[in-house]
This record gives sequence, structure tokens and C-alpha cells, in this order.
Amino acid sequence: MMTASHRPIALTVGEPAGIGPDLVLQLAHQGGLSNTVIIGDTRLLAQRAARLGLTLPDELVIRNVPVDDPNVCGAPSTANVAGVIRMLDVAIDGCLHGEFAAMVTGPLHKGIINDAGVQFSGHTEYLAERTGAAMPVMLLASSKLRVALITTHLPLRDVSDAISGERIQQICRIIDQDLRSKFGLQSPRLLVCGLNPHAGEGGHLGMEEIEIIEPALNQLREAGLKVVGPLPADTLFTEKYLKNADVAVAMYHDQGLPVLKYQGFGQAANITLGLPIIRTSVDHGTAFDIAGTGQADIGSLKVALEQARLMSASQIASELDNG
Ligand SMILES: NC(=O)C1=CN([C@@H]2O[C@H](COP(=O)(O)OP(=O)(O)OC[C@H]3O[C@@H](n4cnc5c(N)ncnc54)[C@H](O)[C@@H]3O)[C@@H](O)[C@H]2O)C=CC1
Ligand SMILES: NCC(=O)COP(=O)(O)O
Repeated sequence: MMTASHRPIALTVGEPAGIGPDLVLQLAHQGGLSNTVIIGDTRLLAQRAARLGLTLPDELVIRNVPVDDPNVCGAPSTANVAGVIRMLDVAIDGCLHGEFAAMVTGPLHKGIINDAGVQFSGHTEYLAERTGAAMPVMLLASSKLRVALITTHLPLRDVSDAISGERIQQICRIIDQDLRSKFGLQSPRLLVCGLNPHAGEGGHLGMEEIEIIEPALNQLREAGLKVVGPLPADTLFTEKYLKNADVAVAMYHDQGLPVLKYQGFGQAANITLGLPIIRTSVDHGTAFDIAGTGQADIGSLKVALEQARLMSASQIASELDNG
């Protein structure tokens, strides 16, 4: 019988025209895909292997989810979008039903999915909708830095309106809870950015810090969470503050992620907290410019798989501890 600790990880290949298939094949040739089920189109993988001068390893376990046009490389096709979404659904359902310990996703192209008429902001939002999670949280983590986001894939114009005290509290509580249960941290320390330059400069450069962020953080502190902030984002990301924190919380995507990617691009994983399943991903996108060339760096995929395995082990330990 397959025990919880032996369940395989599902790895979705991602956008067929991108570097997802390259990464899977390159890692397979390094022997890095044991106890992993690849969710993707077998013909696509065979063709990409030939293009890369590789073979499709016999030991690779593939759950065949066909796409309409498996010949693509470097230029995406709307014809493949239904297949790409099916890959996600197979992995999500397998996690929900206990077949997989976790899912790791190859990169998708949000634009081509929307071009095909499917509203899609990102895996994060799709996974939340499919698993019934009220508030997914995007966290990117390298060995030196963790950055979580209060808002995810929003136009900058909409960010301020989306930031509410309730949202901040909910997300910080999820970060606190998941860092305990899935990362094994005893008492997570959160460092929270302001929204405006200089955290609003005492109200002269915006009121969100005074009216929304500070009261929300005060309530979290009263509830016992270790939360520092709101701090100006331009100084929060310095050693003096980061050395006393477990996670930096940014108000929006491009406030936090450029710092993480500057520090550790290719060596970090994207992790969705707040879900009933474990999901990690690469820290990069589809990289159409290098698909099929053999230049794709497999570093982030290795980190994403390792992180999924660690989180799954930590969750099993936490469940055993709680009876
Ligand atoms: N996990 C996911 O599904 C993610 C998807 N995306 C999506 O990817 C698409 C393209 O996004 P871009 O902003 O162009 O970012 P990108 O990460 O695809 O490419 C940016 C640059 O980094 C290089 N690069 C990326 N990954 C690499 C790797 N593993 N090895 C070597 N070089 C690599 C590319 O060649 C390019 O020069 C967008 O639709 C975006 O939404 C972006 C980030 C994550
Ligand atoms: N910058 C991260 C990104 O765009 C990937 O988002 P998601 O597809 O994991 O929601």
C-alpha cells in the first residue's frame, strides 16, 4: 500500500512551447525525477528530446495528457490551451484525492491562455479557485530570502484598492500558520513593507500605512504574531532588517519579486500557501527565446521539487504531532 510518505510528486510540464519540456528532460537525464509523475504530452516530450539530442528515458513515468499541437517550440499556440489546463486539473485532482504528495508546476504563459478565451491570472489564483481556498498566498523562497505578497497578479492601478486590513490580516495569518506547519518554523517573524515611498512619510506620501496597514499589523501583534512594520520597502530589504526575519511581506508583485530574483534567480521556488494541497513552481517563466536550445537552467526546478518534498515531509510530521 502507498503510504502518505511514499506518494509521488506530480510535475506538470507547463506551456508546451516554452522551456518546461526541456527542463523535465534535462533533469530526467541527471536522475532527478525519481518518485515523480510527469503530467504532459508524451509525443511533445519525445519530439523535444530529439531536438535537444536526448532520448526519452525509459524510466520516466509520464501521465499522458495530450495537447492538440505537440510540435510547438518557441511560439505558443492557443490550440494547446485546453490541454495545458487539463494538465493542471490532473495534478490538482491527484493531490486532492491523495494520489500525489504535492504538485510542482512548469511555467505557463498567462497571455496565450487568455488569448484562447480562458480567463487566467496565474496558477496561484487558478489553484485557489479549483481547491476552494479563500486566500492563496504567493511566496518565493531561495536559501537566503523568503518574500510573500499581499496582492498577486493585479494591474498596478488596482493595487491600492485591493489592500484592505482584512486582506493583510488573513494573509499574514496564513503565512504564520504555513511557515509553522509546512516549513517547521516555531515562531515565524514577519517583516511587512509599506505601500508608498518611505511608508507614506507620515501621511505626506499616501495614507494607506496609517489608515490600513498599521492598524491591521497592530491587531496581528495583539493576537500574538511576530510582525514588524510597515517599513519603507527600500530599506526593509537590507541585511539589518532581514537578518531578524523569516519572511518579508511585500504589498505587490513588483515590490518584492525583483529583490528575490536579483538575489537568487534560478535558485528559488515559487510556493503557494493557503491551499489544502502543496504546490511549488519554478521562479521563472516560459523563456520562449531559449526553448529547445539546451540553454535552460534546471536550478529552479530542482529547488521547487526539493521544496515540495520537504514541505510534504514537514506536513506529515506536523499531522502526526497533532494526532
Ligand atoms: N511559474 C510560472 O508559470 C511563471 C510564468 N511566467 C510567465 O512566463 C511568461 C514569460 O515571462 P518573462 O517575463 O519573459 O520571464 P521569463 O522568466 O520567461 O524570461 C526572462 C528571461 O530569463 C531567461 N530565463 C528564464 N528562465 C530561464 C532558465 N530556466 N534558464 C535560463 N534562462 C532563463 C529568459 O531566457 C529571459 O531572457 C509570461 O507569460 C509570464 O507570466 C513568469 C514567471 C513564472
Ligand atoms: N511571478 C510569479 C508568476 O508570475 C507565477 O505565478 P503563478 O503562475 O505561480 O501564479
